[in-house]
Amino acid sequence: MVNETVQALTIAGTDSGGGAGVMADIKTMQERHVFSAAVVVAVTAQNTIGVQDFMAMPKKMIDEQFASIADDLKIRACKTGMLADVPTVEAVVKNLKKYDLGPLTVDPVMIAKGGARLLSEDAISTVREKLLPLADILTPNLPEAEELAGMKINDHDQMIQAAKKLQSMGVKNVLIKGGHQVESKESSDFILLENGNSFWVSSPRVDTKRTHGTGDTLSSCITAELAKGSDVETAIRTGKKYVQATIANGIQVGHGHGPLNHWAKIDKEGDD
Ligand SMILES: Nc1ncnc2c1ncn2[C@@H]1O[C@H](COP(=O)(O)OP(=O)(O)O)[C@@H](O)[C@H]1O
Ligand SMILES: Cc1ncc(COP(=O)(O)O)c(N)n1
Repeated sequence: MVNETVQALTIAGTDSGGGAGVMADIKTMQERHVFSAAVVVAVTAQNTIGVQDFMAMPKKMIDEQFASIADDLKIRACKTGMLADVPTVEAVVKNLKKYDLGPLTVDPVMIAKGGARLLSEDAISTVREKLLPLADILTPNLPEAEELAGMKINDHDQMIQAAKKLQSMGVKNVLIKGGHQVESKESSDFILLENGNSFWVSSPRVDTKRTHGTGDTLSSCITAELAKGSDVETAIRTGKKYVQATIANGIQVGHGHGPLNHWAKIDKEGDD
């Protein structure tokens, strides 16, 4: 019997502009040499300027996509991205409980870089109460961490406090992304692991507005590495290196928050 190719799954919304959501996830996993499947839970009409419209998928179609994948593929790790509204979050939670899809990374996407709401306000408590307990890794950006932890985050100490609070809500590993701390010269993310260890991953802040899909790219790289069998810390360090390379080696697409260069290369995985 030949060795099965490593397979991972993204559960998210599409981006017609190609920069974020399912499109960023598939490009990232492909670059990391992991085969990617996708459960599309919402479709957006979107470009680098903003989100013009979106539609959540009928729940029956969400169930059917999960069933098709589970019937045939062997998914080693999965992630969630945009989840739109309460019924969609509930449908995803139901299917995550039904099937074994490996470790789950939850990127709790709420508001796009352009300002559009991608998760309805009333769905935040559903994510907190029903999805977070299933997560092996949670990767909020600063506004998302504030919302989920119910506290303001103005500095590094408060990032640490928020991570502890989120872990106390049942998440095993928490990664709070510092990309929104624009006044800082470094873009630093804080990680609190299940075993209580913690560390920062930092990289020089690239002075660019071409950062559409950074969060999706980081979380899907982490998911791809977990699918290959990496431990959580190595997967996160590789994810940070990869997202930095995709931002620093920019491409020119669109007129707003441009997409990343997913074919940018990193020399080495994990830590230096
Ligand atoms: N201008 C930038 N330069 C370097 N790294 C960045 C920059 N903006 C974001 N990052 C990094 O990209 C990743 C995603 O962060 P963030 O932009 O906060 O997430 P999101 O896309 O969910 O809002 C993090 O590792 C963050 O440190
Ligand atoms: C379908 C979809 N999923 C996620 C994002 C978040 O990406 P960003 O915060 O970079 O706009 C997005 N804009 N669209």
